[in-house]
Amino acid sequence: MTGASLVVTDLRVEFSGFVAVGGVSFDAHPGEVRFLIGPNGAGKTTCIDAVTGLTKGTGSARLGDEELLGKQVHKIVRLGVGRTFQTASVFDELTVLQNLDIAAGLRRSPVSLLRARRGVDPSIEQALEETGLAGELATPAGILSHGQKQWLEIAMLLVQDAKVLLLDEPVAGMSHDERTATGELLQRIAAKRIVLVVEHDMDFMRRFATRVTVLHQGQVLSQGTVAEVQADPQVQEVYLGTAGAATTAAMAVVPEPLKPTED
Ligand SMILES: Nc1ncnc2c1ncn2[C@@H]1O[C@H](COP(=O)(O)OP(=O)(O)OP(=O)(O)O)[C@@H](O)[C@H]1O
Repeated sequence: MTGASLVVTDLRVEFSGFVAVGGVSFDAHPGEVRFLIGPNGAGKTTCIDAVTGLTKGTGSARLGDEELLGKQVHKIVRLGVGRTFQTASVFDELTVLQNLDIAAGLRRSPVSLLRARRGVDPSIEQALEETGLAGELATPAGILSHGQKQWLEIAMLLVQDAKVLLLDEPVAGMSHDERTATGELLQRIAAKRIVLVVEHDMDFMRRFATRVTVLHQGQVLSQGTVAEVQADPQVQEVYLGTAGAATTAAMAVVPEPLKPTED
């Protein structure tokens, strides 16, 4: 395992006296696909909002030696922490390549954007390859499929050389094939980076998670491997009580062995 880890300790976030996150601790290391799951309102998005500086939190969120809490959003981005949102935030009218250029900070004048290009920046080429978007270079982002838009967002984080990718419900609304492709993509990029996925999709979690933290009402209910959290009676109780039989059935399926990631 190489690179710094993300270590969140006793994270607490309040909104006007309402405790949304009440002392949550978890860590995430390069080389694993880390999941944060839990019912609606459990505090998952608030945790990543606090880590990325969008919401104020107390406690600690360290990336290696750097404390993230209390830093401004752009400084956290500069430290290599990137995130996606539940709704893809790409520029629909620009091509895939133009979106990636902007993400890479290679802003060009409107004239040079219109000029024929000599070549593609190597970091962009690599991100296109990794995300399977190499054939979509000139496609306007607005006409990409839902899955491809999410992959473009991930590619934008890769060209920024993000060390930490915090992904909020990356497979929501995707087809089965797109979910599988996304899981495989996450396994590939996690080989050298920290990947933390907030998800509702239990089948996706079961197939691709290395370790899981289950949140409930702003607290850690359980953490461990997929098999360990599935076997936890507290997790079963929360999902029985709040998420219905479909989720419970998905949680109960024995996990498939993980494919080894390539380095
Ligand atoms: N800006 C805010 N002001 C007040 N309350 C908020 C704010 N943001 C979140 N909350 C509340 O904090 C709690 C946790 O919300 P959060 O969005 O983190 O949950 P979640 O686990 O991500 O849920 P979901 O899966 O539905 O996205 C919820 O009760 C939510 O209503």
